[in-house]
Formats: sequence, structure tokens, C-alpha cells
Amino acid sequence: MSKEPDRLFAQPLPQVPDFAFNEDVVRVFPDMIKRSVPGYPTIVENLGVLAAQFAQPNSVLYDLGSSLGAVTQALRRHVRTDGCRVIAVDNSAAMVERCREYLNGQDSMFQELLPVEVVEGDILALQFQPASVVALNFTLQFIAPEERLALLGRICQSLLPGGALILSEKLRFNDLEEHALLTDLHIAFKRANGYSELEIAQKRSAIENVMKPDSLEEHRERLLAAGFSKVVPWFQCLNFASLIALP
Ligand SMILES: C[S@@+](CC[C@H](N)C(=O)[O-])C[C@H]1O[C@@H](n2cnc3c(N)ncnc32)[C@H](O)[C@@H]1O
Ligand SMILES: O=C(O)C(=O)C[C@]1(C(=O)O)C=C[C@@H](O)C=C1
Repeated sequence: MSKEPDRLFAQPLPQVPDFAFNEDVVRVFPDMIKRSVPGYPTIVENLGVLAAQFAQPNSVLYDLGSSLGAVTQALRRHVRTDGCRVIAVDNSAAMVERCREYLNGQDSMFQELLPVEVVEGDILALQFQPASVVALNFTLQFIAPEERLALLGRICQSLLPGGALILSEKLRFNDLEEHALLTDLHIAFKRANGYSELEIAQKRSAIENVMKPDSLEEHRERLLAAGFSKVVPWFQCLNFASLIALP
């Protein structure tokens, strides 16, 4: 994995462009996401532990919006169920290329790993195969809000009995005081991880048009409307959370 530090927003930019998962972001992504998302390493590792409980023999495990494959690698560390394979999907060519390099490196060292197919494509256009685990780890927030319900409906339809969707997202809060407090604490988290006020402000304007977080209540209602029978939050750190949704 690249160890390059994230300094993408360290210098004043005349105009801050909309955030995109391009080559520049790919180079610093492991550092960026760890220093920006409270609880990210815990979520990723335990996503593997949870997935091992839901994985069904001879089924597909999806990593949707896989970026550099952190979730895929956690699935490989924890899932031991016979005949499972991972399909990792991302629509950023730069992410997919680097993800394939990392995974090919692993494949050449370890023979017992779950097979992985990395697909460059739009998850909104995916024909889902019967799956036991679907991970959307900080991906749904980048999908246009009007597309989210239909996508979750297709995921629910594809899930096998005993399977699960694991959905991690940044949250917004309907209570304005709660929203302001957790936003301030998230900024303090970024500051403590070495980001300057300028970096924090420029990153915020870069993501505000492309990343639209929902509240926990909106997630729960939409998941139920999409056909899921049960929604169980299993992790929250500040304004970032992860949920299990059962078909
Ligand atoms: C915040 S990153 C996900 C992080 C990753 N899951 C992890 O845990 O390290 C969001 C990813 O979703 C991808 N993405 C956004 N919209 C997508 C779409 N419609 N289809 C496929 N991938 C998409 C982006 O290219 C990006 O790599
Ligand atoms: O909320 C923020 O400030 C973030 O930087 C969040 C977030 C995310 O949740 O995906 C946004 C973009 C980067 O991929 C890493 C982190």
C-alpha cells in the first residue's frame, strides 16, 4: 500500500474543484481515509469478522466501491467458508488499476486466499449474482440520493437467506445541536491527525457537492422500504457509523 501522506489540500487553491477519485487521490488514499474517518481501521477489520458470520458456502461476497480493496483484504483475512469468492467493483479506473496491483501481489504470495475479481464499473448498472455478503463501505454517500433506494432494493433481492448488507456511512443529524457538536468533534479529530484549518476547509468545499450524507433515521427507513427486514447499527464513532441490514 502507498504510504504517501495526504497533502492534497495543504496549499491554497484559487478554486477548489469537486472531489473526484482520481490519480492524485489514489496516491494518498490510505492515509487520507485513515486520517479523515474516525474508526475506519476498526470498521474495516470488523467488517471481515462480521462477514465471516454471514458468508454462505459457494456464494459471492461483494465489495461495492472497493477503492484500493481494504474491505476485500479484510474479507480475505476472515472468511473461511468453502467456495466463496469476492467481486470488488469501483468506477474509478485509477482505483481499480492500483487495487489489482495490490491484490496480484498478495495472490503471488499466498495460495489459500479467496479468489477476487476486480471489476471496473458502475454499481448502479451491476447485474447482481446471488450473494451472501454485500459491503458498501462509505460508498452509498457518493451515489445520487434519488438512486439509493433502487440500488438497495436490488442488493436486498440478491441476498441469500442468512446473508447481510454491511453499510458504513458518514451521518448527518436532524437535531441541529447534535449535528453541530459531532461536526466540531470530527474537525477536532482531523486536526489531531495533522490536518490544518486550510486543509479541513478546502476538503469540505471539495466534497460538499459530491457527498451527501443521510441521517440514521433516513438510512433505517430507506433500508426497510428497500425490503430489508432488520437494521442493526453495530458501530458509531462521532459522525461515522456502520449498520447491518438483514434481508
Ligand atoms: C470512500 S471510497 C470507499 C472506500 C472503500 N470502500 C474502503 O473501505 O477503503 C468510495 C468509492 O466508491 C467509488 N464509487 C463511487 N460511486 C460509484 C459507482 N457509482 N460505482 C462504483 N463505484 C463508485 C469511488 O470511486 C470510490 O473509490
Ligand atoms: O467527511 C470528510 O471530511 C471526509 O473526508 C470523509 C470521506 C469519506 O467519508 O469517504 C470523504 C472522502 C475521502 O474518501 C475520505 C473520507
